[in-house]
Formats: sequence, C-alpha cells, structure tokens
Amino acid sequence: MDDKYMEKANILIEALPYIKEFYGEIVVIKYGGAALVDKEMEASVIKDIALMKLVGIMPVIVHGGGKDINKMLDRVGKEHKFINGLRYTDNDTMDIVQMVLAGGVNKDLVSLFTNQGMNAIGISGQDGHILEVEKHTPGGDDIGYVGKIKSVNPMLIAKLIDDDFIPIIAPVGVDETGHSYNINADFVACHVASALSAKKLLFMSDIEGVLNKDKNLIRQINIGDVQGLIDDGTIDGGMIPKIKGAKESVENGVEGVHIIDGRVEHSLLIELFTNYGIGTMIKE
Ligand SMILES: Nc1ncnc2c1ncn2[C@@H]1O[C@H](COP(=O)(O)OP(=O)(O)O)[C@@H](O)[C@H]1O
Ligand SMILES: CC(=O)N[C@@H](CCC(=O)OP(=O)(O)O)C(=O)O
Repeated sequence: MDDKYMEKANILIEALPYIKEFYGEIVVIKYGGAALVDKEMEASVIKDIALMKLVGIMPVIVHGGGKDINKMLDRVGKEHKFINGLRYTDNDTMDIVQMVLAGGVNKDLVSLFTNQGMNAIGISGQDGHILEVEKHTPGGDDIGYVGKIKSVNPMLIAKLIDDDFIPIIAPVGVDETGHSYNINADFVACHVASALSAKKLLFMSDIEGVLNKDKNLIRQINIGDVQGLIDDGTIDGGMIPKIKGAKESVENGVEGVHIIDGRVEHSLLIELFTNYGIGTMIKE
C-alpha cells in the first residue's frame, strides 16, 4: 500500500489506546493567552475539542481573555494595572471584566462551537453558584474585586456534561452578597478540574511548555520538584499560577496537568493522542 495511506492509518492506530483511556473521562481545558487572539487558530482549537467530544471525552472549557479586557479598557481610556499577576479591579473595571469575559469571549466561543455543529453552553462562575469567592487580599493589599475561590459547586457543570453539552466557563465568581468578582482563569481551571475529578487539565498558553534555564522544554515535572523550580527562578511570571495550580490539582486527584503551546496547530490532539506529546506534563 502507498506509504502515505499507511502513515495516516498508523496515526489513527497510535491514537487508539489514548481514546480508550480517555473515553468517558472529563478533560478540563484552560484556553487563554495567545491561543485566544488568532481567529484561524481559534477555529482549529474548536475542531480539536469537537473531535475529543465525538470520540467520547467530556471536555470542559475555562477561558481567559486578559488581552481582550486590556483592549476594552484602552478603548474607554481606563488605565490597567496588575499587582503580582492579578488585575487591579475597581468597580468600573469589574463591569468591563464581566462584559468582556462573560458577555464577549464566552459567547464568541459558544458561536464557534455552534458553527462546528456542537452543543456548547456558555456560563460564568456566577451561574448556579459555581464559583463562590471571597475578596482576595494578597499580603494584605486591597486589589479591588478580585476573588479568591472559597468553593466550587460542580453540580450545574456535571448536569450540562450529562446532557451532552460542552460547558464553557468564564472566570467570574460571586460572593455571599451576590457581588461579582474577577478571578485569574488559571486558578479557576485548577479548581474546576479538582472539583470535577477530571482525568486531565490542559493549559493552552503562548509558549512550548515549561522551559528550563537554557530555554529547553522540560517534558515532565513531578509535583515534588515544583517548588524548587520556582525557588531557583526557573519558573516565574505567568507560569507561576499555572504550575502551582497544577501541583494542587494533581494533589487533588487530577492524573496529569499539561502545559501546551496554543500557537501550534492541533497541539491539543498531539498532546492527548500521541506517544510523544508536545508540551510539559506535571504529575505525581
Ligand atoms: N520556566 C518557564 N517556562 C515557560 N514560560 C515561563 C517560564 N517562566 C516564566 N514564563 C512565562 O510565563 C508565560 C505564560 O504565562 P501567561 O502569560 O500568564 O500565559 P496565558 O496568558 O497563556 O495564561 C510565558 O509566556 C513566559 O513568559
Ligand atoms: C484577577 C485577574 O487577573 N483576572 C484575569 C482574568 C482573565 C484571565 O485570567 O485571562 P488570561 O488567562 O487570558 O490571562 C484578568 O483580569 O485578566
């Protein structure tokens, strides 16, 4: 037979044990950063997730949209600032965060799935009390309406999954008085993955994975080594919440957390369904 047909058949056969392993399992995908700004890539990611769903995996999406919030703040002439990676969120900023994340990014993603003939439902952590928060005051600082997750109520998400929908969750939570809070989407993804006892959590970012000091990709990190990589400065900036959250999720029973490059077409499929993968896996 023609080699090129054999090659295609082999790719499908290589995927078989993974499809079997993940069949009926929940996989949480944090979709944000660079992967969210390029329309072509966005369409390709949606196809990958549609394929996952059609082979029996139950995907749950938590999205970011920090760059879209910045753009909207620029448009209305409002300054934006981050304190240790968290957006300073005063009342007006919170209105914009809610509008951009829960109203814009969330519904745009739902439309993309609808275009692929898939049933997706866009919700935020406010719906069904999914994300209950309290005011986050890191080191005693008041950074406005930034939420610290107190509890995740997975009931509504589980119901949507049971009814065959792909839940798409915006990282906005609610406190006991009903006020909305802005939450870092990485934290939300980790808490949701733990609460749902997901098999996997995948972070799609704008870098190959976790890099060592020589800027080479680290293929696997055991949770016992995470703190050392932070302490010696190998990991900093936006990678810190991902890696800390990854460690916590694994401790809470998520089998593996993967950090993959959202700029590479089909990185999701390659990571899940091939022997070699593409990014960094964090595991026990
Ligand atoms: N060791 C590391 N390996 C990879 N990225 C790192 C590392 N240390 C810091 N980073 C930074 O973390 C960034 C990813 O975090 P972030 O920008 O918050 O992603 P996203 O917006 O996709 O959630 C990378 O682009 C990189 O600048
Ligand atoms: C408190 C806080 O910082 N919230 C984030 C929420 C969005 C987010 O996390 O988006 P990315 O994943 O695309 O960075 C923010 O306002 O930017």
